[in-house]
Amino acid sequence: MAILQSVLSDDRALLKGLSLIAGCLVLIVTISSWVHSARSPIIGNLNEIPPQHSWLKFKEWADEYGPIVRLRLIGQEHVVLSTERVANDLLRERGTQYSSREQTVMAAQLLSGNLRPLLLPYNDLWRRVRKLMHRLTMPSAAISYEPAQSLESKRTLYSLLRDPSRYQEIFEQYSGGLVFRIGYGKAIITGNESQLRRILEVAHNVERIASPGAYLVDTVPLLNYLPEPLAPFKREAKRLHALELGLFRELLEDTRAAMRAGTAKPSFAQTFLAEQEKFDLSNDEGAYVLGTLFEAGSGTTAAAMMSFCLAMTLHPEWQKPMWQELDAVCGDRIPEFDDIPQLPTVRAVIKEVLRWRPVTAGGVPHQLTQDDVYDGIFLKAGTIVHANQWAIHREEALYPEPERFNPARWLTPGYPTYREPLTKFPSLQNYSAFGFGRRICPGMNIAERSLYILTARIAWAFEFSKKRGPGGQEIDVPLYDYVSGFNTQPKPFAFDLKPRNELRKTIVEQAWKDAEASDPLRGPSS
Ligand code: HEM
Repeated sequence: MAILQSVLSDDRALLKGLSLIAGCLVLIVTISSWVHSARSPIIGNLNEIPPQHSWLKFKEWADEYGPIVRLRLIGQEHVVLSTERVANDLLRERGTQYSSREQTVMAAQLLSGNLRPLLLPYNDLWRRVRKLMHRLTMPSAAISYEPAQSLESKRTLYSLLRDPSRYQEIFEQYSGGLVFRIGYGKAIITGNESQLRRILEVAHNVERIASPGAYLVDTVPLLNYLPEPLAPFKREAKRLHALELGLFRELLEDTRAAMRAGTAKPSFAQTFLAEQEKFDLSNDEGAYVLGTLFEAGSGTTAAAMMSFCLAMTLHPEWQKPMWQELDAVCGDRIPEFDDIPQLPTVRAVIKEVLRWRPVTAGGVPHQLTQDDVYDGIFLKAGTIVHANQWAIHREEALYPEPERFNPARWLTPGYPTYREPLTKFPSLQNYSAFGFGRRICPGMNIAERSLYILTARIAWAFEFSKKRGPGGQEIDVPLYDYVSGFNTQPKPFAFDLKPRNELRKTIVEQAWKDAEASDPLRGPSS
């Protein structure tokens, strides 16, 4: 997900595009671009923003100029927030003003037909949509998905046992397969199922189209008035909108047909259809909610698990405390959801992974809908507001030695982030890694369970170590070599993953065999 997170990163490409038609744009675009802190004079310009991982530069500016940095890029005001306090003061406490999204022509309007919940403005439709999302993801609903998470995590362990070098694909199947299962009541067995392939393509399209600078019309909305024959982007958007709407409808109609036949399995889609009137949503509005839950929920969880592998490869010393905890609580049986309250070290490790390598590092931008003044700073309606998680998670006062991967900060009294009781804390509830205020990730309750159970089971079953080269020397793993897409995940890296002992290996094999045999969705799937 996080499809808007690197909103500023492609501005150079965008400027190149602009230069092609500079003559007419002079009238439309504010060429001046400036960056300044709340009260300081101009300190930089567009060329200083790196084309990738812009959050690193914004963190430097925050260190120099403070937690609120304003920019004007191609005539658009942006503000970058770099502490949890200011992010909460604005995005949460002033939620009525700070909860919209920028209405980009290509992604929000043409591709999504103003229906994609992640991109909706703060309006009545978004409120109704959020109500449905809450119904599907609130804690009491999230608990009911635990059997699916348990099954899919057993499949993941088994796949890792067989070929850990496929870890990226395996984690993608875990998170995608899980959301497909609970979203549509369908199992993903091979990963090549046609509807899965198509929904992944839809997710890929939205990421590409929402990328800043991908379409000139998003910088020059007047181009949207061109007739279709002169505007190839309109034809493309029309085709892709039809494609995604067709798929989302088909998935919903499959569930409706199964309900009529009495064969429907519990799923988001089934709940929506059974209670549709309560939510006052049309079929298409509901179909887009389900589609967005898939888009937003699949890549994010996988990215977090890849960063977990990186953390364990670079900091294998954190395995021993997890092993001690897991062996004391579970012994030689596979960890279950009921064990989670007794596993604070496991929870601390995954929480620290999300702090150290946040999935949506630059934040998912909100848009301010009314003029505002904060701490003496005037913020204009329309400003795009970025809660820069990379900087927020590195605030020295809250996270001493922020660059250090240190789960102890959640477990040991004396650290500012320590909280008791350890049966409850650390927890991922309302964690800044999931965003802020009214747009906070609605999938948080599901994501936290997916992450806890898989982390616990992997740590219980396996040992990570650095891979060795032909001469026996350890292969170096870079500290930060991440893809530049919307979800920040580490580029492929080498590590070894071995079962901790023969018994655990056998238990993993047997656990998957049993889970597969008792899978309620066994049978052909589309
Ligand atoms: C590690 C896993 C995840 C992370 C780190 C994550 C993070 C985020 C963040 C940062 C936002 C934006 C919040 C904001 O605007 O302030 C968001 C929004 C969203 N997330 Fe997640 N997410 C995760 C998993 C999930 C899952 C599993 C689902 C669904 C089952 C989901 C569904 C959504 C949706 C629908 C939105 C859009 C909400 C809106 O715009 O109103 N996410 N997520």
